[in-house]
Amino acid sequence: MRIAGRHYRTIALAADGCSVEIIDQTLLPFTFKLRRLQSLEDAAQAICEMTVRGAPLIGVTAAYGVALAMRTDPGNASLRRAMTTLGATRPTAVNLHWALARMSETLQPLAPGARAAQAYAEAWAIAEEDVRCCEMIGRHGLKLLQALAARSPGRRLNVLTHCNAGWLACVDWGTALAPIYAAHEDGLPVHVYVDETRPRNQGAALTAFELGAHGIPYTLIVDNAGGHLMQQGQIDVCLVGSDRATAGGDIANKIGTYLKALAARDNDVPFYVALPFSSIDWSINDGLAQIPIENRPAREVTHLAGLDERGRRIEVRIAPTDATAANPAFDVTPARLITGIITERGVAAADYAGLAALYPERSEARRAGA
Ligand SMILES: CSC[C@@H](O)[C@@H](O)C(=O)COP(=O)(O)O
Repeated sequence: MRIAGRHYRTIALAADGCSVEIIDQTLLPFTFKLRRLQSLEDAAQAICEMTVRGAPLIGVTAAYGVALAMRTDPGNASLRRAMTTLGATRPTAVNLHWALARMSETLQPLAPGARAAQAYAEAWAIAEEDVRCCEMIGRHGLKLLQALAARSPGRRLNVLTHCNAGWLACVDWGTALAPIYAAHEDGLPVHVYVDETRPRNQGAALTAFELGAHGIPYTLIVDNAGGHLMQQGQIDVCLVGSDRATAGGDIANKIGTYLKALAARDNDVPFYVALPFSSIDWSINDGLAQIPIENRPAREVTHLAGLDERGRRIEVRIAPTDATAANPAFDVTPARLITGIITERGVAAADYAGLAALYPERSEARRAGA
């Protein structure tokens, strides 16, 4: 992704060769600022406070967090502490636990003296793998978008997306936005309806920012407008990301995704979910019963943050001072409402057979009880 003519990734090793540079996403879309993570605590705090967010990026940040911990102290107790601290940051995105398990498997057998260098190498490998996966998701998703566009030649293709599943949520490209970037590059007249995504407004702040930076036409809408637009025939396809998919094809994504899937089904609009293999939790089948849903602070619901007339960042209260608010951050869309799952290996039906056909090695391991 290019910002003002320079190519960025959302996370990278800093020039000093040990600290880790991230984009502070809490300041977007108004300020583009890089921040450095120097310690395990910095990495954990960045994930908790959503300075970095999005399932794949949370996983990569956790991997680098382990590397930062190993640099300070490569002992067994320190490794265990890194796993516990990072593992407790955010519960829903399985990429976090996947990345930590991979770091642990790599580092545990090594002598402490060899751990720091290997931890940095593995974190880098996880980041590179994410970039490759997202690029492939873009290519597979492009074919779907081309097929949809071919139904009405010469007309713009309207995609509805929710939250931010773009390059800001990953290392580069994105999951749900990768096919859109690929379509734009391919010359398809693609236009995106961007759900604002209350309460944290990842759509308004982040998706609008990155689509705009890339020159992709978009229209920002309030979360409740999607159903109406579908009824009016203004949405050709819904394309969203995911924080965790079950082996049976249910998916958890940002709160409100489920309502879009229901509206899509009622209006015969295809509903696709884009995700890399690291977002599939092969150990569970039933998304509603088994995916842990993060509950976030009530203040995100009772208050809104933005800039005042003089460009100063402020927070304003929008509810009575004594209002009680609930803030579940994710919901589960059942597999039956999903048209297909776009992965780095191709498009799968949203069920066990579909996913297992793309990942035979995982279904083998599952049968063997691994
Ligand atoms: C690759 S993006 C998929 C999801 O991570 C994304 O849609 C989402 O829900 C992000 O939630 P966030 O709370 O901003 O981390």
